[in-house]
Amino acid sequence: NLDEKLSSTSSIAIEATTYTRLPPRDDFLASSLIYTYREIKLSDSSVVPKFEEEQRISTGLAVMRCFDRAKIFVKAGNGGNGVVAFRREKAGRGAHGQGRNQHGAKGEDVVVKVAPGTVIREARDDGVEGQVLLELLHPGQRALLLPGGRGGRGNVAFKSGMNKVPRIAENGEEGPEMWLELELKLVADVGIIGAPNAGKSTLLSVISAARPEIANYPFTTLLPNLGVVSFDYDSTMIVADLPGLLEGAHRGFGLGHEFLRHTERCSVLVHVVDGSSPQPEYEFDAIRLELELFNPELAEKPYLVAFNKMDLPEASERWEVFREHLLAEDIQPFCMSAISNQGTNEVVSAAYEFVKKFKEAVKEDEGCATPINLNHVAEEIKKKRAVPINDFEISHDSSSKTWHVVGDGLERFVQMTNWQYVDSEKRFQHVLEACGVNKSLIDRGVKEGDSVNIAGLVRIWYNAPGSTGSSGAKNRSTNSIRWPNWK
Ligand SMILES: Nc1nc2c(ncn2[C@@H]2O[C@H](COP(=O)(O)OP(=O)(O)OP(=O)(O)O)[C@@H](O)[C@H]2O)c(=O)[nH]1
Ligand SMILES: [Mg+2]
Repeated sequence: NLDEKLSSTSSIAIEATTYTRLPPRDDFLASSLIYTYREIKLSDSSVVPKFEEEQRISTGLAVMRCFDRAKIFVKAGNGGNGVVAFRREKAGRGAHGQGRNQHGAKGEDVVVKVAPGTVIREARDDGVEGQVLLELLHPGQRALLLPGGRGGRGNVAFKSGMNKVPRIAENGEEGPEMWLELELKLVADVGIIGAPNAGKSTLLSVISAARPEIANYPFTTLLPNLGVVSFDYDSTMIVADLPGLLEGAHRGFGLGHEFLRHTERCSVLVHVVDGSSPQPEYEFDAIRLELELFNPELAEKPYLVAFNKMDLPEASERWEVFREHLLAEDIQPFCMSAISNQGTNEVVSAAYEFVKKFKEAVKEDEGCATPINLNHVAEEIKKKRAVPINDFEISHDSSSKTWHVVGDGLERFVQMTNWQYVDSEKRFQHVLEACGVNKSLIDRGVKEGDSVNIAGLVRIWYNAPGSTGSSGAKNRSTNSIRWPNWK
């Protein structure tokens, strides 16, 4: 076919992958998930990762590097350019698409793989956190983000009764591009929180097969550890043991933000209190306050309190006072000795009851809620592309005597106009006339010699010969050929 219609090139999609490198129902380390961003496929130049947010957590003993945030640049392919081609001429091929697909045929989607639990935001230059575009929570979820540009039409598309051999073809549409910020938030049912050294990792180690590092100093846990607690074969819950929390954590003190960020996704919190600390009830209150200051939603999550280290005499002596203090706040605390695995079953079962309730509530919600649309970003872009060309706005800047004509449809038209073909200028003039730009300018009082900026393209306004310039309507009725010219 002579009509060299080149269809769009590569689109960008984002997909949550399964935890393939990890045993499916066994315990695994969160750090294996955290490293996922290292594996962003770099095979395509349309995705440029920038690990700007690399954190270095210094323990004094070692420096750990982990990536659970990454900034990437994504660009969808441009549409291929259309060409002028004639029967029996050898120049029959379309110009090459500019994307990775040489002949402008539909390109394969570029898929950026991320770990489930990833939040995708638009990256901003001003340091302000961008708007959340997507949250991919479940393996296999896939979102089309940036649709590739449409191919430019070839000359055959412009044939008319008046002009059977048009010398015109369009540029391919430019593919959209943007900077994205990816952030991995853990997805666990239960988060174990509490002050440093309270016994959080010890609790995880006795209720699951996870073997987190346990030691008698604060901040032993730097990255969240995950463990799976199994009751029956199909009733399990994922428990995350999180780094210790200090007063001031909401301002980033200690490992504050790291800690708190990960708790946002847990449906239930288990608050472990070090019973051997001098005043356990104050420690408890201080940490509750931190949660609230960081994010009031965290403080509203269902939680239970486990007073730990009951095997130590100083702890068991303080238990009654602690219990009274909490009962006064209407909280029924548990007591346990994580190290000797006593009282831990009660804590775990109570947590599981909360998790079950939460899951049932979610199921009910999902039943009536409309399914989440993951392709809304791409749809928004497509909607913008469909804006008709006569949907524009005109403003006048009197200091520079410039008229600004803006509209998504016009912008796209200007971008896709290929000025190397002789008939392109004629069509440009014709379209401005047909979509009402000329008339609107005349109505608004455009004068000969004024600059007109049409979607980024600047031209000078000339009145049609014989017209006064201001009474455009009169001019139109006399002779439509002698229409205002652009130079
Ligand atoms: N006596 C006693 N010691 C405990 C108990 N639970 C934990 N410990 C000890 O308390 C210390 C801290 O325990 P971890 O489990 O590492 O505490 P953590 O809350 O995870 O600490 P960070 O990761 O540093 O925040 C270790 O020396 C544990 O052996 C308990 O029930 N009784
Ligand atoms: Mg720990």
